[in-house]
Amino acid sequence: MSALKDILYKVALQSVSGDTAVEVAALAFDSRKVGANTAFIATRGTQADGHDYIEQAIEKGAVAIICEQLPENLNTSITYVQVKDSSEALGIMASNFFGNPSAKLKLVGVTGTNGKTTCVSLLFQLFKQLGYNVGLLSTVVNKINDEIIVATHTTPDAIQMNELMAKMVAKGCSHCFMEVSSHALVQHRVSGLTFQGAVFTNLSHDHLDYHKTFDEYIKAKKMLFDGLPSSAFALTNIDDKRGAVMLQNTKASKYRYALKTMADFKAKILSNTLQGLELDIEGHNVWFKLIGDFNAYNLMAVYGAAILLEEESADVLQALSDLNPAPGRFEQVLTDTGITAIVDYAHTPDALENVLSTIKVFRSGNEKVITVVGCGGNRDTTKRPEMAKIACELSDKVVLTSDNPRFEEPMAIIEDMQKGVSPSNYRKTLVMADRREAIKTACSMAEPNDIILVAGKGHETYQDVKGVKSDFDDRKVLKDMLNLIHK
Ligand SMILES: CC(=O)N[C@H]1[C@@H](OP(=O)(O)OP(=O)(O)OC[C@H]2O[C@@H](n3ccc(=O)[nH]c3=O)[C@H](O)[C@@H]2O)O[C@H](CO)[C@@H](O)[C@@H]1O[C@H](C)C(=O)N[C@@H](C)C(=O)N[C@H](CCC(=O)O)C(=O)O
Ligand SMILES: Nc1ncnc2c1ncn2[C@@H]1O[C@H](COP(=O)(O)OP(=O)(O)OP(=O)(O)O)[C@@H](O)[C@H]1O
Ligand SMILES: N[C@H](CCC[C@H](N)C(=O)O)C(=O)O
Ligand SMILES: [Mg+2]
Repeated sequence: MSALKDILYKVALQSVSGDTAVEVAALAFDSRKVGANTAFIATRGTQADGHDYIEQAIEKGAVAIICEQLPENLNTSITYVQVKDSSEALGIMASNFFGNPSAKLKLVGVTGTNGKTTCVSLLFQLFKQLGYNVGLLSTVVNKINDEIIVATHTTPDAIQMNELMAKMVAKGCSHCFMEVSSHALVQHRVSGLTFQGAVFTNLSHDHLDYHKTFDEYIKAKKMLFDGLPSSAFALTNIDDKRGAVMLQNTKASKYRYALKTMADFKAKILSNTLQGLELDIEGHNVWFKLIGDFNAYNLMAVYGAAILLEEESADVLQALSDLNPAPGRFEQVLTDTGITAIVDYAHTPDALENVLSTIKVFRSGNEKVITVVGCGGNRDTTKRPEMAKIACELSDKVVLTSDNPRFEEPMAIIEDMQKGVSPSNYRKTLVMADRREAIKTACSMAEPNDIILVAGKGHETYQDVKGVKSDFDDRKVLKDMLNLIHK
């Protein structure tokens, strides 16, 4: 139990009605999760307005209400606190309630369109290898050392996140590496956290359904850097067009990594094969298990962050060279069919282009590249034609299919994708809305030495149709189909 006034420390208050010494046992922003002695924070969302659930929260045991607009009739046994922005208040309150765990950790946040999961997963593995107790918050999984906690979001909500960080502190973690999504920044899920550093990977087309314009999307990412304290570091990819923007208004110490430009951390690609990458980093030749040019950027982001966290360069390079990519990121499905089969989480135009360009580099003769790809429902619609266009331009055959249709009609999504297919590329494409059938078709078209890329779902183990998630793992389906057809 904590007194409400302590939990409100640093929250900008507009008005208070009732006793702020009231003891609070839990925080909730969802009225359905309110229990006895809870402080309910009413936030405005995309589907609903928490202010409409204040009565329900009181019926379920709320003793305090934090809101932007006070209800007309106040209940005299309840404390009401009016704030300007309740999502921001929620972030700060969650930190206070759990004892500001982020300040007791070396917390590094990674943001950008692509590469977040790859970077945090490498940082987590690296620091464990260097002997630390470490926490991880990522799209694929949350972890406290070896303990696995299922991830539902790329960045959890403020309450769940601070609770997890408090557990990390209790389990002796010194570091935590987390992905910070643009949704989390705009929704203030990370307000109240104390970051030791922030890393920017890159910025390209995604989530315009939510942020509306590219400028708003850039601003969202920049919020992470604008909020850093002067004791933190801000590390950016200066080869990216938006890399410099991230550093414009930060109080933190500024650092840059690059492959092409002058930078604090600079690498050169010596070789790039299906076996891995060889880089020259500050005069050292180092071999890594990750595949594709774009991973050289991820490796430099990780290397730079580790050095800024005061690790020794030689130790970092040696440990990094042993590490594996995150699951479902350029993951090869091994069979003895002679066909190269790759599953990758490329779900943006930029990621798809990078992965297919990487695959092109590995082609030695006239082997075919067959791509299976779909676009998620209830997500950015503008990326659909672009992804289909890129798939066609960089592959010999393309099977357009479904990827988590959610509440949209699968064929309507595919029709959006087809708008990006030029008439000269029509003959390359096939439409197969059922993803299993699409993968099966790709496998039957493939001959030994050909390359199949199944893009978009990576590590995911489900297909989400109308809110129901049924088992589906690209890696498993691809392996089964290859073995079935080419036995
Ligand atoms: C669009 C979006 O981001 N929505 C997130 C947001 O929900 P919301 O505020 O819009 O919720 P809402 O349904 O409109 O409800 C408004 C408020 O009323 C409350 N309410 C509602 C109903 C009720 O009966 N009682 C009640 O109190 C809700 O608890 C909420 O506080 O805040 C919730 C709590 O943090 C999130 O779970 C939810 O994620 C949804 C499920 C989601 O799909 N989010 C995705 C898009 C997302 O966040 N993705 C990013 C990664 C993106 C990337 O790849 O970069 C992520 O970080 O995972
Ligand atoms: N640095 C990079 N630049 C461009 N593309 C990349 C980069 N790193 C990874 N990718 C591509 O993007 C895909 C997603 O990578 P990753 O999961 O690391 O990104 P993410 O930022 O965590 O994505 P999400 O927003 O879904 O959480 C990979 O499967 C790969 O195709
Ligand atoms: N974090 C991204 C993941 C997209 C993955 C893709 N498989 C899809 O479901 O659209 C999102 O929520 O938009
Ligand atoms: Mg991720």
